[in-house]
Amino acid sequence: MTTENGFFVNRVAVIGLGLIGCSWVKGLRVRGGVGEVIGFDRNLDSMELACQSGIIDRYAASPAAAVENADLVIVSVPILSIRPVLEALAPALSVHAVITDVGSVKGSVSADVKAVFGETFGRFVLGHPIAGSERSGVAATDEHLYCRHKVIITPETYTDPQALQLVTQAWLAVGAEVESMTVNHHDEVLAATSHLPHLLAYSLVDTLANSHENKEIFNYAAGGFRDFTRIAASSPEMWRDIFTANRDHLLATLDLFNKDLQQLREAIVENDTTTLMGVLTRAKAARDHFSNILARRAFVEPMKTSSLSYLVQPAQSLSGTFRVPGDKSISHRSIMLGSLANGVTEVTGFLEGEDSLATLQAFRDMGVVIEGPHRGRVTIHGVGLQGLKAPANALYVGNSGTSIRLLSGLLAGQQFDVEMSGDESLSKRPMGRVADPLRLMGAIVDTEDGGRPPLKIKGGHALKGIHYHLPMASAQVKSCVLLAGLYAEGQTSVTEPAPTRDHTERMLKGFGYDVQVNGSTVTIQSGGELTATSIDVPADISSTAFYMVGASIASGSDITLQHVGINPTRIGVINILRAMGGNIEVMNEREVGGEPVADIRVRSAQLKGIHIPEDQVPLAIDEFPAIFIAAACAEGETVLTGAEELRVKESDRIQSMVDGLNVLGVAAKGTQDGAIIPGFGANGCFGGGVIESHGDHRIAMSFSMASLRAEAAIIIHDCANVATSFPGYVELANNAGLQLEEQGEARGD
Ligand SMILES: O=C(O)C1=C[C@@H](OP(=O)(O)O)[C@@H](O)[C@H](O)C1
Ligand SMILES: C=C(OP(=O)(O)O)C(=O)O
Repeated sequence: MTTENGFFVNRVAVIGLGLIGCSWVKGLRVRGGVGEVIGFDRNLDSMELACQSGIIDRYAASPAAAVENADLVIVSVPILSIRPVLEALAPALSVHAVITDVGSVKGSVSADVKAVFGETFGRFVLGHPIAGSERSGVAATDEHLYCRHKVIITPETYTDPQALQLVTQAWLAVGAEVESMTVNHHDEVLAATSHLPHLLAYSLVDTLANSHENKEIFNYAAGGFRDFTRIAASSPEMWRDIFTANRDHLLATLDLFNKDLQQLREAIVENDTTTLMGVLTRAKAARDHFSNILARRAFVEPMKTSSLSYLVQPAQSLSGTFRVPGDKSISHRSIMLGSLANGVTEVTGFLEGEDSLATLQAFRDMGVVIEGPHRGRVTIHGVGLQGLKAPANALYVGNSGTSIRLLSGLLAGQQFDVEMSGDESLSKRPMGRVADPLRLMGAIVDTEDGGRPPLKIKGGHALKGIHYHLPMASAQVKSCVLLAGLYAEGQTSVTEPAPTRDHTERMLKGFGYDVQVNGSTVTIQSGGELTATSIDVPADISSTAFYMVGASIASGSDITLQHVGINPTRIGVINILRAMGGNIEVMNEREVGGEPVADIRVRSAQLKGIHIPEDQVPLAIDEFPAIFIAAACAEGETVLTGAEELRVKESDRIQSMVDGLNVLGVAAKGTQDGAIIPGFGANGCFGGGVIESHGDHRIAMSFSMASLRAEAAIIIHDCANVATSFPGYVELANNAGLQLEEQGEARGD
């Protein structure tokens, strides 16, 4: 008999019959992975109980007697007892026996092994299962303890590969996930993630228990005390040993903690609520962000990012009055400019999507205190143009092209080095377009091959103003250069080949910064300051595009989209749908914080194919996936040209849309800079089928709208990234009339 992974070992000796060792051998036994288990513990009761409970077959009178003829020896005793145990069992160890331990500190065990067995003993494999519990002893034995838990193995250069293999397999056999790292790295990481928290928990309980009436603490201790101090119920001997054995690493992390705690104390003394909020909001964000990862450290979850699909059944029509989430472009810029301003900026309507949250986190990482978001409300305590601090780590901006490109401009002007990285999709997108002008300004910017992220920007290099002719119509590149211009000597100007969204220019002005716009050229001069302001972010016209198309193609539809930003550089989708015969009414036009806003009513209409005017392309650049769906439902052919930029978005949007339309029975063809889409007209419809969104939010949402004209179900794969720009999409879409069901797991569930 062997375990599922084909593991079998004839005889195992387990020295120390506690939770950890017993659970491992019991796990092996119940899975058929071991012939005989011999145990030893200095406590006779434990040995008898282990025998009675079928954890071991028999027990021995000494460690030496236990390990005789054993193939695998598991040493599971408190860290400081390891050396005497090794000394006791060494003479009886057979020449082929492999020996391993389960201690929480590896440096001290490594030294013990050297002292007892010599400098390069290869048959000892250092291991550490991350699966403790404050319960201990034989009675707590659990054969499932290690299922989907991590075990860290810290092999030495001279560790025998076969010994390593045996121990690894023995862990895999009980369902563990095995990871490998160096002894030193292990001890450093564990000092921070486990040893320090235990030390603090013990210390807090001790302090409080000594300074107050015991009774009072335990009567009134609320959840916080209970949660924080749960781990102080662990075994004192074990933790005494761990703290002693990992002394140096523990002291280093304790000193760091002490320093930060002192600063927090200072903030309380000084009534410095901004610093307090800084610590609290940063910590909360980090805890929220990492809670899944933290959970996954111990419980290895299957990867979730690409496992979310949409199953969309044919639906009839869209109706209702609603407001889609806040504008993504404005949300990004509100954080950036608010952070660089002097004073406190209040934002409402902020998009709580992953892209704009990535920007928010990046500024928190650079020391800006940002409260929220809470129901779209964000308070930014600006630090001024020179007030950013070096982040401790690389900035991670996920899926967001806008974050990395705009940030690269303003980071080129800082005194510190920064690295920015993103997810798989962002890592394929071109950054040469921002690196090139920044280098002309004197910045030192490194990219990966082909100008891809990560981007590394060197600080402390004086920038000089340039005049830049954009080689492509891109608001991100324009904004990058203008933001670098805030820090460049003299004047910086950008001339664009066609109008693109002008939120950066408008918002800089809103923050009191002088920006000159002259035809297609924007000019900025360094030396000014940004002054905090209030920002009301309108609903994102790019997110309304799916609904505008859905309502246009589905007969009987009538929807009103509220408070939509209708900046003239963003309304290409309205112009194009109208040119195709769409019934779109723009109502209640008003201006909110420098941006035009309106309510938009859309009713169904029979669309007709057109050649989309090229001047509309940059004004509808994110809306083409939705427009492709409209084109397929039109009477006649739609031709798109001049849109090669679509090939370098979150996916190659021309290819993704053409492939998907082909699956649904529409013979669309891609061209180098656009597509030709035959429309099926009034009497036609989409077939059903399985669509690959390639992790691109706009592809996923666009194909969900195709269900309004489909004769069978559409399945769309890889939809988790809808959360980057449109949190709550599914609920809103279903309320409006779609029949969309999520399948699989969303990120963060
Ligand atoms: O500046 C911005 O906020 C954006 C500009 C556009 O990108 P390009 O500048 O690459 O066209 C757009 O696609 C993106 O969603 C947001
Ligand atoms: C292209 C987009 O965004 P970004 O470039 O910020 O990733 C988009 O949202 O469609």
